[in-house]
Amino acid sequence: MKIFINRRIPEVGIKMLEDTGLEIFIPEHENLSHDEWMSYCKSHDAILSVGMDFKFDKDFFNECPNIKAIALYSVGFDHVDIKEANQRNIPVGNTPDVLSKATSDVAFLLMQAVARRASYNFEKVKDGNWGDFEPLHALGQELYGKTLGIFGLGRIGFEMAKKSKAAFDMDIIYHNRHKNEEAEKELNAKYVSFEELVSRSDVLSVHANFKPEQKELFNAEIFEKMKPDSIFINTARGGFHNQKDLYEALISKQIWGAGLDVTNPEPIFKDDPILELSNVCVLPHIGSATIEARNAMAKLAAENLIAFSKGQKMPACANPEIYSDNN
Ligand SMILES: NC(=O)C1=CN([C@@H]2O[C@H](COP(=O)(O)OP(=O)(O)OC[C@H]3O[C@@H](n4cnc5c(N)ncnc54)[C@H](O)[C@@H]3O)[C@@H](O)[C@H]2O)C=CC1
Ligand SMILES: O=C(O)C(=O)CO
Repeated sequence: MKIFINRRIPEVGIKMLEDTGLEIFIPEHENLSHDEWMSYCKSHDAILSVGMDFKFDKDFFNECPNIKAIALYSVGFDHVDIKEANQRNIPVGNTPDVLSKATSDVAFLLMQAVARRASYNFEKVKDGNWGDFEPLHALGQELYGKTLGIFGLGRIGFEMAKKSKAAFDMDIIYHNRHKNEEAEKELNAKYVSFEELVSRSDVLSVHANFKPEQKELFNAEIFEKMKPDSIFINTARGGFHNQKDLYEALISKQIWGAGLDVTNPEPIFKDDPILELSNVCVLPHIGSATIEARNAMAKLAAENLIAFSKGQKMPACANPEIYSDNN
């Protein structure tokens, strides 16, 4: 089986694939054009896909009939048309769990960075403007006992809620497709409607998996309903928020601050006015960027392909329905 890997991943994953006798190809340069992607996909049996820019849509599947398996180097699979993959019986592996702690750490970090105005204060220091000890200046807010609203309480949302409860004894409310019994029991999390989540949260943190119908769910109408002291955090997908509306909500003080690890568009434009705001902290999609998580993701992606090459089920599969008899 010949595997195309579009960008170098940690050695542990490469070694596992090579030790199994699988043939792998990694191009010399990393920023492939669409045509390069397509030509490599056409000449391989499987892909280990890093990043979310390349879309695995109907045209892709039609043009690359040789592709028999996809292993994503991500938990999110919103860049794959799962229906089309299912129709062709193509398993789509992903990397759940192993990055939940790292990604929720970033949500937690952004929450604190915004609450304590880290970006603003760091800019001041860089400008040589340390300032005197000023009792009324650059004041942040404390998170103790505040309400954390989680939109999408799955694996990462749970970790974010757990940390916030432990560190700041925050009250956890959440909106999810299904009730999360574990979070209700362990963290005393309370299920609320979407409207209640928006109006009651002191910190609203987005952790749902993205679907096109949820595009810009967090827009002017929603920001208007949030508390004026509230903080909006998005570490899920930039497509969840309308960035212009978020900017307007921030400058008109409808909300207090925002922390983003994902942007809309992504990458963010260098001259996006939101970057000028002192109550915003933006990171370049680094949720899973720890040595530990990235190694574990490489291992899991390799395990998925190795299982596939042996005719076995992928251990982490975004479309396990292909393994059921009814598919
Ligand atoms: N910033 C980063 O580097 C990273 C971002 N992510 C993003 O985080 C997302 C979540 O990952 P996991 O927690 O592992 O996924 P998960 O599947 O365990 O949790 C997502 C939860 O959101 C819920 N959900 C989805 N749409 C909803 C809606 N409209 N209303 C209410 N609930 C909804 C689902 O029911 C599920 O419980 C990924 O899909 C990915 O987009 C993941 C890893 C790293
Ligand atoms: O895994 C994902 O979905 C990411 O966004 C990056 O790890």
